Amino acid sequence: MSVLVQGITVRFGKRRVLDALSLPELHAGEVTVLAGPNAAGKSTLLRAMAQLIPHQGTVMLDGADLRRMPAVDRARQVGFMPQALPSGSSLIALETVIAALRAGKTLPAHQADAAAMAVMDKLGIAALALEPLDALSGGQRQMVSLAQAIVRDPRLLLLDEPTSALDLARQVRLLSELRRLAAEGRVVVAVLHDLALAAQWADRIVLIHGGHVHAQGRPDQVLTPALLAQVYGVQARVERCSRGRLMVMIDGEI
Ligand SMILES: Nc1ncnc2c1ncn2[C@@H]1O[C@H](COP(=O)(O)OP(=O)(O)OP(=O)(O)O)[C@@H](O)[C@H]1O
Repeated sequence: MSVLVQGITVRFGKRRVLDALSLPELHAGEVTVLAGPNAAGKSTLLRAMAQLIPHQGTVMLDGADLRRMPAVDRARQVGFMPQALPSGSSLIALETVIAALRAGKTLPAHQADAAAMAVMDKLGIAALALEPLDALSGGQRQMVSLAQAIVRDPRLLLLDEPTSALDLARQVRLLSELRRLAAEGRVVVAVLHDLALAAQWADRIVLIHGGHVHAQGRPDQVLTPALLAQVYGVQARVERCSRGRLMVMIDGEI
């Protein structure tokens, strides 16, 4: 399985937010992190890849153009986890996961219930199933949002800052789950601001800056003081700890 993202241009009004942006070919088994400063265009890229906003350019999944795919097929193939779930829902958490499942599959009610419950259980949030979505904490909502994104068993998983509201243990749980989903043959792309997490969990980091790919490669190729200075305007030190892991320390702004 491979995903090819080529020439993505997005305009909001007269403003061009992404300018013919292409990614290296993404392969099953890989976790790719999109990083870069605020307003660089990371969420816009994910939303264009998920075909949620008008754009130019193509996203090909094993040679099939996502734009031309019937919506129900696309819903089966692509899982999208937004930065935040909209509030004002009157549904309980389980119902929102069932609704996400049903967007891609017609299933008898008892099977849909069981499948949604199984995903919530796997993510350690079975106890939240009957809680109103609006009554959950930010981190709990984020885990329910992950359940919604993966319940259809998509081949391409797109996640927008999936760990931003999670405590340390749940960050690890979510990122291990992403690694496992990738290892089972999926392509995983996540926006992360936390470069320590990106260094530890990503196979590849794509640094987006001003609507372009500024640099991309393995974490040790991308997380360099020079590139971090160019993209974020910070003085950074990058060192390896005794266990060989990359550590990024920010000493200040330039
Ligand atoms: N619906 C919209 N209408 C107009 N402008 C938009 C819209 N969505 C995004 N933008 C603009 O596009 C630019 C890129 O936004 P985007 O959300 O993709 O950035 P980002 O890299 O994800 O930022 P952050 O790290 O802050 O989440 C920003 O300048 C933003 O104001």
